[in-house]
Amino acid sequence: MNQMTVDVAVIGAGSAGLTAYRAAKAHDVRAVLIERGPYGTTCARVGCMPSKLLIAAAEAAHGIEHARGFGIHAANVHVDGAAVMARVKTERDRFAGFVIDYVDQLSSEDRIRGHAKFIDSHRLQVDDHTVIDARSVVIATGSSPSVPQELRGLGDRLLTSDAVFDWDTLPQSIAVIGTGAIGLELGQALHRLGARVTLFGRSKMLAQIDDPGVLAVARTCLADELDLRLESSILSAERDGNAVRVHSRSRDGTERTEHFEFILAATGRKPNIQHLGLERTGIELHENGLPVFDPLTMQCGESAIFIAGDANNERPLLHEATDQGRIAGSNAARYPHVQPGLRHIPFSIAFTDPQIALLGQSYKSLQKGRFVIGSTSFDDQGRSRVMLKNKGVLHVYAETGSSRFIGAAMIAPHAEHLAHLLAWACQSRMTIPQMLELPFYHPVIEEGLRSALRDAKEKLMRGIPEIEHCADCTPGT
Ligand SMILES: Cc1cc2nc3c(=O)[nH]c(=O)nc-3n(C[C@H](O)[C@H](O)[C@H](O)COP(=O)(O)OP(=O)(O)OC[C@H]3O[C@@H](n4cnc5c(N)ncnc54)[C@H](O)[C@@H]3O)c2cc1C
Ligand SMILES: NC(=O)c1ccc[n+]([C@@H]2O[C@H](COP(=O)([O-])OP(=O)(O)OC[C@H]3O[C@@H](n4cnc5c(N)ncnc54)[C@H](O)[C@@H]3O)[C@@H](O)[C@H]2O)c1
Repeated sequence: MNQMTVDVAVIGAGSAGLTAYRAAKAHDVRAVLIERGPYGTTCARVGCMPSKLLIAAAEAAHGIEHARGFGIHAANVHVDGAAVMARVKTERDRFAGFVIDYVDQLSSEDRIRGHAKFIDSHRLQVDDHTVIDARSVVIATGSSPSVPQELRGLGDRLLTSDAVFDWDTLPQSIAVIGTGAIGLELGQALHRLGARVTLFGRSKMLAQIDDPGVLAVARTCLADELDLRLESSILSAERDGNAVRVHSRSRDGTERTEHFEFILAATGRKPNIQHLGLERTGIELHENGLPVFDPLTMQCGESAIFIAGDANNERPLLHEATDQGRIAGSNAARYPHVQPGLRHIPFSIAFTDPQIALLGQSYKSLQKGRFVIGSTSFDDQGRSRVMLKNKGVLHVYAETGSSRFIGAAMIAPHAEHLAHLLAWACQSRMTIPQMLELPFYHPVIEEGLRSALRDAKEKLMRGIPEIEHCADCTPGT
């Protein structure tokens, strides 16, 4: 058994782990990076990037269909599934390749291959070849798809997002189970690329939208295009030759039996904390096994163990993994002199069409009687209508008394851009009147945002706080 003594050991060479390793090294300490799987990160290999590549192809196909609305007709539209997947894989490999090149340049002494587990709070064993004595440890082990028991046993007919981006061509038909960001993004993309797609959701939930007004509009927008079956249950899923026979029950009690080529389980992800030996570290664990940690320092209790990225399940998103990795790596190097790091406001985007974005305080966390909701519908919003993208709604939340802008939820055309403007304003603690003093060009989608801000300002001036959400949407300019 090899023996090593280091200052910082980072478990996991994903986005959080790589950032933690770099942050620790910036403090001039001896740090090592332990990885059991392929290098390249979840984001680049099987997450953010390949999913957006597939969506980009779907947008191109949809653009041709969409052109009919302008009187433009393209004949013989043909989706070449093999060519679509070839581009997805080539570009995916290019993105992952940048990470692999970076890792390859690290000193070989800093790169340890194998599964790491705790022997005690300062010692790790990697496979059966190395024991590392570390002054501090960063857990950056990421997460994995979680597949419900009832779907297992379908062999190669059952997929998770990990498998999709290795396809050589596109499927004919697929049942997508789960209507979170993964189910919606991949389901809509595959539908637009010509597959027969049915999306099953066991609840009313879509991409974690907790604002009932926005959720209602999102359901309408997406159900207009997709076979979206919310509040339905899968009664059984069985293999039938090279297909899967799915027996489901809809909200109204109707039962159906259908065949699909594949089932995609988009039923959430679970942190990779099993088989880590956390019980031997003495750190406090929640009932679900996750360590109790401080979200400003990423420190687990008073220990020399830090946890960052999807592994802690706080906000499983890429920018959070790097923010948290930076804080955890710096604090691991500085330990015991830990400091709070910069955390950004909560911010997420689902790359559906229209896109869904949530930022700042969530609807559920708003204090009853202490907020107003400024609302705008995109149904008649000028520029959105020009582009035939006039669907969606935006809710901006403002605090009564201070008039501060505290959060937003939307399903809207080009929401990724609106959401960035709003995230910056929210983190800068701007008030609604201050935001309305800023410039708005004409004709742009942002004029819809101005309508929502004006609506919020008027409600703030009237001094009538919302108790529940505002169902009536003010048409934008
Ligand atoms: C399909 C999909 C689309 C997504 N799209 C987006 C998006 O558009 N925007 C966004 O912000 N986020 C998106 N995400 C989420 C984002 O990819 C993750 O939040 C992010 O990649 C998490 O990074 P991480 O470093 O925590 O984990 P990872 O990158 O998974 O790194 C963890 C590493 O730890 C290793 N490991 C685990 N256990 C051990 C052990 N015991 N010993 C050694 N090594 C170990 C693993 O092999 C892995 O390499 C998406 C995710 C998916 C699945
Ligand atoms: N654009 C983005 O930023 C982006 C894109 C994809 C993924 N992600 C990240 O990946 C994480 C995981 O995504 P996800 O969509 O898998 O998870 P999720 O938790 O958001 O959604 C999972 C869905 O599956 C449903 N579900 C769970 N178990 C089920 C069962 N047994 N039967 C039927 N339905 C079931 C849940 O009700 C939920 O609607 C997200 O939380 C997000 O952080 C982000």
